[in-house]
Amino acid sequence: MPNKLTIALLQLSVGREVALNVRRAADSVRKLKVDNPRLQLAILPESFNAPYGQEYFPKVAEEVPKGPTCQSLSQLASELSIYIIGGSIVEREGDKLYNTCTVWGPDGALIGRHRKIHLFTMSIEPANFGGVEFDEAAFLSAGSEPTVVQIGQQKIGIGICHDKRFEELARIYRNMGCTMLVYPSAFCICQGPMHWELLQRARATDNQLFVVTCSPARDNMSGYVAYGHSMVVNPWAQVQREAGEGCEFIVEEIDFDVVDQVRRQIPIYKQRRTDVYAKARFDL
Ligand SMILES: O=C(O)CCC(=O)C(=O)O
Repeated sequence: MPNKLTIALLQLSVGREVALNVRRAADSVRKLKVDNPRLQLAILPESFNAPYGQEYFPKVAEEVPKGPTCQSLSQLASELSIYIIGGSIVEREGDKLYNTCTVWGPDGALIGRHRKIHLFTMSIEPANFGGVEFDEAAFLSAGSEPTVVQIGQQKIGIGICHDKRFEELARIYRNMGCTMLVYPSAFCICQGPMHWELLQRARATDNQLFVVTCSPARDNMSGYVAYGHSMVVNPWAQVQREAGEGCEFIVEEIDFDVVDQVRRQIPIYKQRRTDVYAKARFDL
């Protein structure tokens, strides 16, 4: 049985109108499916339905799965009979807000909901690479569950943006049997050039799996300028595909046999000395 999955990354431009952003995303996925009938999984960026910024969070928040963005994604997945990793939206539950990725099956059912576990709170001074100041934790609550979805024969681990900096989460996903990690993300132009590719290749090297990120397109006029460069990194830790900065779509066939090849030829997972690590309790 072929061990492959055809995926699309949609590096979308995001404007201020939620309904328009969602409609554009849906129309783009439809067109990609017509042009690529083998498409099985569409992946959207972090904050794909509204600009990323604290001033937007309470205004655009919606319930999962009842809200309008969720309903459109569910309908789209069943119409095209594909899986959708729905980037992220701001989820409202009671008086709490979360940065949440919803995952939809080909029958339109919600098969996963990942609430960003590691909130993006950072203050880089302007003298360093232009600087960035953000405090997601002041506005959003953090999730506390890893999220694994079954897509075809594969187990896929979900993270959102800043989650990608944390090797511990990626290792949990490897331990749970994942062969691919997907991080809808929106690094900005300060840390993007420094760490975007580096982190993605690091997670792929350590855990010997595919690592996929999907960013919004860069918009130099917006308050938070996303880096772009949506990317597929393979288990050899090579960049297999990379978008530029603007609105751009990538369709790529993922061959999961490569996961087994790398794990067989570089058997680090078997060589781990968990006895030594347990004694040192290194991760506490
Ligand atoms: O970790 C970073 O440098 C950026 C994180 C980020 O932009 C986010 O989590 O939205």
